[in-house]
Amino acid sequence: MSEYEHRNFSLLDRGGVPVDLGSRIVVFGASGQLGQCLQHVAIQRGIKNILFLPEERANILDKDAIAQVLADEMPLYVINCAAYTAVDKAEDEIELARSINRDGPANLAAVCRSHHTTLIHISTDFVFEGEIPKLLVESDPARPINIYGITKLQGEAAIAGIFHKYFILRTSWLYSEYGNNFVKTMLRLGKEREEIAVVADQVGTPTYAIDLAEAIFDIIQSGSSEYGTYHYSNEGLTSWYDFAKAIFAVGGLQVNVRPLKTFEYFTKAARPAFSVMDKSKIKNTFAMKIPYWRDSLETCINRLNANGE
Ligand SMILES: NC(=O)C1=CN([C@@H]2O[C@H](COP(=O)(O)OP(=O)(O)OC[C@H]3O[C@@H](n4cnc5c(N)ncnc54)[C@H](OP(=O)(O)O)[C@@H]3O)[C@@H](O)[C@H]2O)C=CC1
Ligand SMILES: Cc1cn([C@H]2C[C@H](O)[C@@H](COP(=O)(O)OP(=O)(O)O[C@H]3O[C@@H](C)C(=O)[C@@H](O)[C@H]3O)O2)c(=O)[nH]c1=O
Repeated sequence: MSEYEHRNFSLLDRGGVPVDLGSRIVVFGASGQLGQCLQHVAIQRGIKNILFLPEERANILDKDAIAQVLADEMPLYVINCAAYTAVDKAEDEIELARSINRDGPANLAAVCRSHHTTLIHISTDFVFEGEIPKLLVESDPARPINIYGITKLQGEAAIAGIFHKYFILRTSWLYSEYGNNFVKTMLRLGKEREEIAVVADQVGTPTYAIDLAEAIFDIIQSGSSEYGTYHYSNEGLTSWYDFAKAIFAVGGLQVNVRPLKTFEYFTKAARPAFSVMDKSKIKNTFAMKIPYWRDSLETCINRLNANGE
């Protein structure tokens, strides 16, 4: 049994009580940030009947390979964590971003449909244009302003065009102890520099990827068939500038953070000015409680410190 495989054990809920999901779960893109968070939470919850597949073991662009995995495992749920997430680089690697973010999810949906498997797929606040400072609901028009957002929206549409047994979770500004993310970048830069300049006119909601992983397992454990698209981020809102200040405050670093306008910080890809999502639908459907962003930031940085990072 490889390090990615945990199966044929009973399932335990967060309180350690056995739960009979009667299901197998297969995770694609398992070595990315969210994939690693799902592994962490699965271990904490005692969920064993789950198979984590990194890209080298299952490329979502290889439909035959995915079909073989589903034929072998017959999972009730597939979780797709695989994506092209380099927002600026996507402007130059359009074909690659499109294939991973559109064709990959389409492949998964087609194979899931054949096996009556439910697909849980992750999308982004960057499907929105973000021109108007108003909470975004799932039915709001999506008009992405960069290649990453366009290809992610194409992935959503591809899934919805293939079958209905999907949960698409749009999330935003993910960070965690795992992978590369804004929190880890700021903590690294904060140890090297006395001053950091950060854009203050882009507003959104940071999301601790561990909280998202918990929400994904909550949806699975609910056994719900309320399929569709949902918004999930932490509670509250902030700018990248205020987020950076909070990271340094919680991390105990003395750094002068200088606010910038977007035009003063050149990036290849445009980013939405306001992409705060309304989470009423997911909270009401799954009776879900969502942590406030700053509380989760403290949890993450405490864990990073405890790991000596
Ligand atoms: N990070 C963020 O801030 C946000 C992310 N999201 C969405 O959340 C999801 C998870 O993101 P996150 O975990 O942060 O992203 P990561 O970039 O950390 O992980 C993505 C993973 O997908 C893998 N991958 C890429 N191409 C393929 C492929 N063809 N087949 C299989 N695996 C592949 C990557 O492998 P490798 O690294 O080897 O290429 C990587 O391990 C994504 O759908 C993303 O769009 C939404 C909002 C915010
Ligand atoms: C590192 C850095 C970034 N910034 C700005 C650039 C940008 O506007 C903002 C965030 O930059 P990053 O490149 O870290 O994050 P970015 O890749 O834009 O993050 C996005 O990733 C994709 C995958 C998503 O789906 C989104 O929800 C969102 O999380 O902060 C600064 O102003 N100063 C800095 O020193």
